[in-house]
Amino acid sequence: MLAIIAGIENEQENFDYTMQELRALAEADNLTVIKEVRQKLDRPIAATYLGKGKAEEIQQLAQINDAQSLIVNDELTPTQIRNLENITGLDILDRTALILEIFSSRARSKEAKLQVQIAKLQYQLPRLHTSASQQLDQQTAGNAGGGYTNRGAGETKLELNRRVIQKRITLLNKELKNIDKDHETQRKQREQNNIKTVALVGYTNSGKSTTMNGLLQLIGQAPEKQVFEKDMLFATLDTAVRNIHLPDNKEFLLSDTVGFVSKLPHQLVKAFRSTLAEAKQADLLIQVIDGADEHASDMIKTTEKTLQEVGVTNIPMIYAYNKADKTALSYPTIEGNQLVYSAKQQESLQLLIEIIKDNLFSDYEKHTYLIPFTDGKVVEELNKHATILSTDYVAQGTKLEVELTTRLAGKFAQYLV
Ligand SMILES: Nc1nc2c(ncn2[C@@H]2O[C@H](COP(=O)(O)OP(=O)(O)OP(=O)(O)O)[C@@H](O)[C@H]2O)c(=O)[nH]1
Ligand SMILES: [Mg+2]
Repeated sequence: MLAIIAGIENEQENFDYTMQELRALAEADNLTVIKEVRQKLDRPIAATYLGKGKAEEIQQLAQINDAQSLIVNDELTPTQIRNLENITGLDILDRTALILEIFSSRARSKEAKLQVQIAKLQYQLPRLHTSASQQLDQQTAGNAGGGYTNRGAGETKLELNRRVIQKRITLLNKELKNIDKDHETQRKQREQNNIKTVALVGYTNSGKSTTMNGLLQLIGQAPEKQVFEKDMLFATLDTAVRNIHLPDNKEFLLSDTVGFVSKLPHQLVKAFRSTLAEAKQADLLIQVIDGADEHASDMIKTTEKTLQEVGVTNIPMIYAYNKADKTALSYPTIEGNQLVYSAKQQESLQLLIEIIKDNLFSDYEKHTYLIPFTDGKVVEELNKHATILSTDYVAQGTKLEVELTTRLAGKFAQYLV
């Protein structure tokens, strides 16, 4: 399908970047963008978003180029959609609907599907009017079932449709809550185990999943633990958590999360709140940035804004500039909390592990224990959970120089030399 994209340029400094994003989003929805239209306005026109003249221009452009859709850079009101439809004769898709479409086509897990459906219905609800309500799509509004019988006499078709959608949202939310509960239990369990957590966050397509897979491979994890990575927007819609157990027995949990884009629809942020909030529990965030993209600094701003929106604040962060192989920079390098690396290079991943260790385990205690030969189990336990710096066999038993957490240290206090 051929499409025209259009946006309103006001004072915002990152307008070019948001238009480039819109183009990428359109392409992610299998649309071919043939023209880009910009209009300088302080704010959108209430009735038509773009000026009427501009809209007529688009109608002609579309006719000449055979375009079928118009995609606009902001969320539209129902009136704006209707009026633009009338003037241009095109299918109108606003930025929110476009992002919802992409999420919808990517959702694989039960949870992601529910979240997307809820967001879509939330978007539809205020946009129902008599004509649109008749086109209510079967899949989303369909089996809300039951309850028709006690509707008040004289209820209009519109009111009925609103009620059906509302009911469906409630139902889906209930289902989602049950899944969330399971995740909450899993999270609590992890917390009890006292294992530190690292979350990969960042703009969509920056290389979070590739980084996760690289680290898994580096520590020799089975291939079936790998997550889906692909050169497309929003490849990941579910959080995946993996255990990273290093050869020196230090271990942490690594989570790969859903990527961000600017102006992420509030309906989606709300529906995906629990998925997005996974990073809230983290001890360390790795913000993965596509260092080869000219808009990298805008993408960082977008990521930080979104993290704030979902309440992920005050967690230490490493800025990880990925895809260095596509730049002239030498890599891997680390300066302060800025890493330049490539998720596809082993040396880079090794450095990343070192940085994570420096951040997570700086509070490890160093002790020397002497364990009588009769307490072989203790040696076994230390070998499993502590970083062993040296092992010595002396007359009284095994002498171990180790690094371990304060919690573990408390457990072995009696063996201190
Ligand atoms: N050249 C190069 N490509 C990379 C590098 N890291 C990732 N990529 C590519 O970037 C694309 C996106 O990678 P993903 O890991 O799926 O990105 P993501 O951040 O998980 O994206 P979402 O899940 O959509 O948010 C893939 O085609 C990767 O192969 C890198 O260091 N160098
Ligand atoms: Mg991903």
